[in-house]
Amino acid sequence: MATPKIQISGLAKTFGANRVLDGVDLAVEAGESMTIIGQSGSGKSVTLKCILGLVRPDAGSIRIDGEEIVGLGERDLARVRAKFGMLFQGSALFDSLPVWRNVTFALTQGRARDTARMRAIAQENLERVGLGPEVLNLRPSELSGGMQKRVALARAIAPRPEIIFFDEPTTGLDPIRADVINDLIMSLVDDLGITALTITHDMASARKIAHRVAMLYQGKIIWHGPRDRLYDSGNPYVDQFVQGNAEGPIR
Ligand SMILES: Nc1ncnc2c1ncn2[C@@H]1O[C@H](COP(=O)(O)OP(=O)(O)OP(=O)(O)O)[C@@H](O)[C@H]1O
Repeated sequence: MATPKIQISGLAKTFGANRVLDGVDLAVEAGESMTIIGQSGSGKSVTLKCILGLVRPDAGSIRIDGEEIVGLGERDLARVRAKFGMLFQGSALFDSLPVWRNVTFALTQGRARDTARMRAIAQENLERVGLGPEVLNLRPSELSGGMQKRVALARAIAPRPEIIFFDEPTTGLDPIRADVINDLIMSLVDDLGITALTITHDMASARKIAHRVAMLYQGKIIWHGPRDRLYDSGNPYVDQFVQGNAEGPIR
């Protein structure tokens, strides 16, 4: 079998007395879109931060293309991170920069250079997310929340990452705009062959963008399966979560 793009084994992290991750095991195959669901505070963001190298796990292994990244030095980590793209919650665009410079930020490291080429790259990536050249010179604050999300998506894909991480990609959008973003995420994964790992508690989004879904509960992945099984998992914890029931094994 092919080496998974991301392989997490036995990942553990405790903050004080709070054991947030207690042996997370998860594999994401190349070209796959995986979504991690779970309650607020279940450790979705901590898992993501461990992969990005922003939080150091207490134990466990994270392999990217088979390469162990836990314990890597800064230089090697930077080399692995060059494979990553990230769409942050709230878009995190730079308001002082026009849209085209936001989109090409990772390519220029914020420095002004090769303006004509960078504008062309920005335009091409904006087109992929359904935005025209009229937004190139606008500031992010002049755009609606949904358009900002698209610009952030264009920025995330501009360096053609191998793996893209989505942190609550539909938060703050109305259901229609959220669905537009879900469609875009799917088309980017399909067209560009990018591996995607998303954390969300938006079930509509999980159902749409995930090939497979994994549920994090009490520090472990308690269930994973194809999205078609999400509402038919046979797991009482997953059932309660996806149906949003107050009654059930999750308290
Ligand atoms: N740097 C930190 N120091 C101490 N505790 C932390 C730190 N980061 C996260 N935690 C704790 O870890 C737990 C899991 O947090 P995390 O942000 O991963 O949850 P989440 O599943 O992403 O939740 P949400 O869906 O609300 O974003 C929480 O109890 C949080 O308080």
